[in-house]
Amino acid sequence: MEESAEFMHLVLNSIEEHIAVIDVSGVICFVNQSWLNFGDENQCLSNQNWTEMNYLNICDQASSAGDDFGHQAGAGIRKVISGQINSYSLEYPCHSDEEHRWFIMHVSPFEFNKANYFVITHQDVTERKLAELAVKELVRLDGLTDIYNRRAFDEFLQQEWVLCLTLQQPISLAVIDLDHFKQLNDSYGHLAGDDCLKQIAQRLKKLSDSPRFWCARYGGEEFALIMGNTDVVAAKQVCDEFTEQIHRLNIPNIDSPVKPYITASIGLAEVRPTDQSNAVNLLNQADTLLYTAKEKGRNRIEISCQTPDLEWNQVSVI
Ligand SMILES: Nc1nc2c(ncn2[C@@H]2O[C@H](COP(=O)(O)OP(=O)(O)OP(=O)(O)O)[C@@H](O)[C@H]2O)c(=O)[nH]1
Repeated sequence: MEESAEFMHLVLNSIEEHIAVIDVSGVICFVNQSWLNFGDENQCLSNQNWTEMNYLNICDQASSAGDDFGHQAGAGIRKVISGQINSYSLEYPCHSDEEHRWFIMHVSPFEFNKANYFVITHQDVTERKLAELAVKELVRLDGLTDIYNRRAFDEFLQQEWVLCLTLQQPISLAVIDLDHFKQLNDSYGHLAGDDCLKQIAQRLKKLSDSPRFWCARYGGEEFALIMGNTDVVAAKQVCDEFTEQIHRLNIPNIDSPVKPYITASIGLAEVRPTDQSNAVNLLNQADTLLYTAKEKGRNRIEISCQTPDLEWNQVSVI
């Protein structure tokens, strides 16, 4: 029996997963070597006598410090202890200063000498998570231009809207459409058209080098730029700079009635989000303005801001 206990200890200590066993009140009765090593390596509660600590208290402390995963872990473990559920799993981030890491915590019960115990394992799933994130990122990218696609754009617009609503900041949206792009395709071929789209996308991407800016290819020859915490004055400057850069690219479009090189029309709208307004309305407005810019002769920018009573005010010159 002693031999088999030692054998089981060796087995548990050779396992990579961090393992702890708790009793019904959350007191830790056992931890394996990986658990101890992780604590030491991460200076988290190192040199602690783990087998006297209460795991539920640790979760509760993390929860009171604002850690939502601490809250979820504590609630999940309690459900297993009370028999409401048979087992519980939680994936959570645990980033160090050097790297991003993710773990899965799993809790399951067992009985020993008529007492209930619970095994808590923490498994490093960073590799799988990074692969998952890479695939997710691929799905969000436009295959031709390598900037975000429309699907990602929709997500970012929603996110940025909520953030601006919460922080009471303005949000601006520019919808950009190349002028007479069909002519360019017809004059120089589809590959030249592709190359033009790529060059323009890269300029837009460079210009959106801010954590609150999101650019995307919105459709064929249409791009969009979300500018969080940016009012219409600042947004107009960004759009002017972009227009200037497009002109400087000097991509020939000899048969365009506007200029002998590629140009763009832009619809730019700004809102200070409230519970009464919404992101779709902002998008529709930017689209309408783009249409007006096209009608008024192209190679221009049309701008408007939403007033507190949800009217749109046309802004002619800034
Ligand atoms: N090369 C290339 N062309 C594309 C791509 N996606 C859409 N297009 C072309 O973009 C052109 C868009 O034409 P229209 O919608 O008539 O617009 P336009 O010629 O730019 O005219 P306006 O927008 O009215 O100024 C079409 O000829 C499409 O075939 C693409 O990925 N690559």
